[in-house]
Formats: sequence, structure tokens, C-alpha cells
Amino acid sequence: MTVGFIGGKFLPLHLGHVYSITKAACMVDELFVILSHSEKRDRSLCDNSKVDYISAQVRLRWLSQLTKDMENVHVLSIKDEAENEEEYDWAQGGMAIRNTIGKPIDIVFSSETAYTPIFKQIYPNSEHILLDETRRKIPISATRIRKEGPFIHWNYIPDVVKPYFVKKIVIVGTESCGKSTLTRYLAKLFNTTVVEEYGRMVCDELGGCDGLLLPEDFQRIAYGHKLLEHQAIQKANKVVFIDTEAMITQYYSKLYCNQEQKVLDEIGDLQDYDLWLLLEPDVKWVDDGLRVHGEQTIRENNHLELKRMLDRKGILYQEIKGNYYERLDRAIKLVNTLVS
Ligand SMILES: NC(=O)c1ccc[n+]([C@@H]2O[C@H](COP(=O)([O-])OP(=O)(O)OC[C@H]3O[C@@H](n4cnc5c(N)ncnc54)[C@H](O)[C@@H]3O)[C@@H](O)[C@H]2O)c1
Repeated sequence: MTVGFIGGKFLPLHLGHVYSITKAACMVDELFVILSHSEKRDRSLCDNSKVDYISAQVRLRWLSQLTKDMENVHVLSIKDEAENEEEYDWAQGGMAIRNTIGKPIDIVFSSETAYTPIFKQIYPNSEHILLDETRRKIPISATRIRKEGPFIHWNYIPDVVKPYFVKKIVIVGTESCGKSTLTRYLAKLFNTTVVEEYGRMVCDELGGCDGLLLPEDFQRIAYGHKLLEHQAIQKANKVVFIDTEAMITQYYSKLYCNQEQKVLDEIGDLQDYDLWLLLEPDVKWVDDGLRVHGEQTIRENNHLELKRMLDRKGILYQEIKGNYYERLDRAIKLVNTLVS
């Protein structure tokens, strides 16, 4: 029965790590993947980089998700107190790794030739096997991803990690302001997923909105929308486009049922969108059978009311106006600033 381990910070996990983990898993009976973490050191590595500090729990979740169907692989997490890379005590770390694994280690895996003398000292009875030490197979490093950002190295980001980095863009506005079309067009252009307005599906189900929606429908809309968001983020390509959100649901709850609902506010407070696009109602009104507030002064008043709601919440939004071409063009520019 051979036992091996591969250690690292996985800050962030990339396909080079996945390569080493999968190869190593095929070379031993039991492989331990050790996440070594120290908040101070890991924060300092992310300082002045394009990747904010990633908690150990998030990194552990990635490793767990990655290896959950690899029967001979176990993921462990070991904390140390190093303030920076240079201060890391390899011997002490080695002792903690040995104690945590709790059985003789036959092989230590890495892709660093520089680790050989260190491993000889701390694991005198183990072999050090190097995996793609020239980094030719998967030419990427976590240092490079931190320095240059995850988006230009997107092809090296594993699927279990991508959702963490996805930028969430929400598009809001009152009825018939071109929201759903803009959302869909942006998703096509950026080749990614979209979250359609869940409220429309509920209205479609009922055969209309006016006079039919009950206060509890708005709660269902907010919950249903959140679930769709989660699903779309899992499959998104760098960005996800979201048509409306909980504050808009609140706005409609007020408009249709004259009721502000605490639960919608609370859901709204938990949202962490990266970009809010607020569409002005300056495009032609389109009656799709579900809309009821078509007169221009009503549209403008509703828009002002919506703006007041967003302002009260301290939400920073970008206003989008003009013809369809101008709207799309401005939205593209704003989205590009997030993923460059
Ligand atoms: N005490 C120990 O025995 C021990 C052993 C290993 C790691 N550690 C801990 O991990 C840290 C060092 O880890 P790191 O910076 O090497 O971690 P890392 O997260 O960058 O990499 C993890 C592992 O994947 C390998 N790897 C990285 N990029 C690869 C690629 N493109 N292709 C193939 N393999 C690739 C690395 O060589 C390493 O073995 C140390 O500072 C320490 O905290 C401790």
C-alpha cells in the first residue's frame, strides 16, 4: 500500500495543479492533497495583485469538489502562522503533514526541483517525484494568475473554480425599457449564460400580471430568481447577465400589490453584483400582453421611483440610455472593464 502527498497553497487552484493531482493519484494507492494556508501570508501574496485574498475554506471546497469522485484521494487542510513565504517553516510544516496523514509517506509529489533538498531533510524515507517540472504540459502558475488576473488565463481555470471568479452583471429598469433584449444580446456577445426574469415566467403561468399577482408570488419570484442565478453562474463564461433582481421584485410588489416586503429587502441586501446597469425608459413602449404602465409620464415616474429605491439602498449603478445600438455599445464597454 503506497501513500503519497502533494502540498500547496492553491491560490488559486489551476489546471497545472489538477494535472499534478490526477497524475499523482494514479501513482499511489492513497494520495493526500494538503492545503497549506496562513491567512497573513496568503493575504500578502494577494496584495497588489489582480486576485483578492481567497479564504482557505473556499480553496478547500475547490479541492473537495475536484476530487470527490477520486476514490483514493483525500483532501486535508493545515494551517500555519507564517507571515510571508520566506518565513514558512518547512520542518515544522512537514511534521504537521506527517502527523495529519498519520501513516508512513512513500512519495512526496511536486513540480519543483528546488524542493528536493528540503524534502530529503524532512522526509528522509520518502521519494520525491517531480511532475512536469519544466511546466511544459500546463504552462501556468498561481503567481501568474494573481499577477495578471484570472480572465486572461481562463482556459487554465478549472470548472470548479470558475464560478468563484464570474462577474455578475445585473440589468434593471421599468417595464419595456429594452432590458430583456439587452440582457440576451450581451449574453450572446460574451458567449455566456443569462438569467431570464423569473417574474415573467410566473406571469406567463398565470396568463397575465395585472390584478393577478398575490404578495406571496413576489417571494416565490425572488427565491426562484436566486436559484436560476446560482445555476447560470455555475456554467458562465467569465460573466453572467442577470435580468432584474430582488429590489426590482420589491418595486413590482409595491406597484402591483402596494406592499413592501421585508423578505425582499433582506434578499436584496445579500446581493453582491459587480455591475448594475439601469436602463432609462426612452425606447418605444412595446405591449407584450403582460405590461400595464405604458403611458410615457407613468413610465418616467416609475423610473424615478425605481432610481430612488436604488439610491436609498446606496446601490451604484450605470445609467444606460439612447437607441438600441448606443445602449449595447455602452454596456459592452462597461462589461469589458470588469474582465480585462
Ligand atoms: N512542509 C511541507 O512538506 C510542504 C510540502 C509541499 C508544500 N508545502 C506548502 O505549500 C507551499 C508551497 O506550495 P507551492 O507554492 O509549490 O504551491 P502551489 O499551490 O503553487 O502548487 C501546488 C503543487 O502543484 C505543483 N504545480 C504548480 N503549478 C503546476 C503546473 N503548472 N504543472 C504541474 N504542477 C504544478 C507545485 O509544484 C506544487 O507541488 C509551501 O509554502 C508550504 O506552505 C509544504
